[in-house]
Amino acid sequence: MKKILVLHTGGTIAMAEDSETGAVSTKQSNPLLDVVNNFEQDIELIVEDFFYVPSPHITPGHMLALKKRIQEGVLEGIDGVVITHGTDTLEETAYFLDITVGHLLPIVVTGAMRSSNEIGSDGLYNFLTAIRVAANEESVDKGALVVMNDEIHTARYVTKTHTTNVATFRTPTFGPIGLVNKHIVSFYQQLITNHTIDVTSINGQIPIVTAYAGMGSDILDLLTTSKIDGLVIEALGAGNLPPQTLPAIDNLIANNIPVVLVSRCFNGVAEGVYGYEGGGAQLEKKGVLFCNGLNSQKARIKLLVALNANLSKQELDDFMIEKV
Ligand SMILES: NC(=O)C[C@H](N)C(=O)O
Repeated sequence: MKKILVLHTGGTIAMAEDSETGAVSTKQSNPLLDVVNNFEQDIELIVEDFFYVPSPHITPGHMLALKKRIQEGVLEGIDGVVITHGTDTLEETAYFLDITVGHLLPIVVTGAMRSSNEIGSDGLYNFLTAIRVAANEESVDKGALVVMNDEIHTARYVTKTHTTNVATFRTPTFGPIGLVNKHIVSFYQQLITNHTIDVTSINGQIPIVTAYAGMGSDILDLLTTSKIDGLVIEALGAGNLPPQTLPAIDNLIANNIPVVLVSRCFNGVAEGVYGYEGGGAQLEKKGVLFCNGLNSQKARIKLLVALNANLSKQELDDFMIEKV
């Protein structure tokens, strides 16, 4: 009998809509807790109401606490983990767990787009399918997974793409890694294993800036003078920046502040293609780190982990640019 640790953290999946005002918020207690007792499969559930917060309130500190609980769970002999979470920052928590403990056992993160008492609420169904995936033999060694709306996505590449639609979680460029069917869980893609790095702290100021036509160095200068530990830039196209930003980029790198670059495009990966001023090839030569295939919010989590792992400069650079 598989033993699955369920950690509820809050989010719409654990919220209810007020019949008078229509506002969706947390209730006195998590509605998912009642459900668990009626779940009659061959799976033992250990259920904990770990946090009870909407996901815009989630911080890297919450993620670190989840990671520690999972590591304790491994020592207690659990076979898998299901985390219920608000969808707004779900991908960040899932990715943090992926790069810190994703190799230990199946970790499945799920949520809902409709609250527990709305018609067509997707929470209970997503929760039950997440449990099935976490208990499935084939889910081992896939890193952290996100299960929503009958699809299985890798934490590494999944992203929230729609404000309200239940099919909001998508994996641009690569597609889902598997599907949950009526009776079987099937994986259709192989995941290249990535490095995991464990951390005991998760501190640091790493803003994300999106590049735009006509961008100057003013905004980047402001960031340099305020104390930041790293910067993630969502660059243009394949990984290019307006030339006026270059003095600020040089300044950041000269001050040993890692500058990580991803693309603001929804599909594809950023790479050093163009040799013109501000082009990716030039940025790469300057030491800008091209974070292959991740979106900006996950590149930020990755850099945060790297900075808290006391890596050498070379190790940090290699970790950030690894081709996965
Ligand atoms: N669907 C949701 O869960 C969204 C909610 N605002 C949250 O992230 O907590």
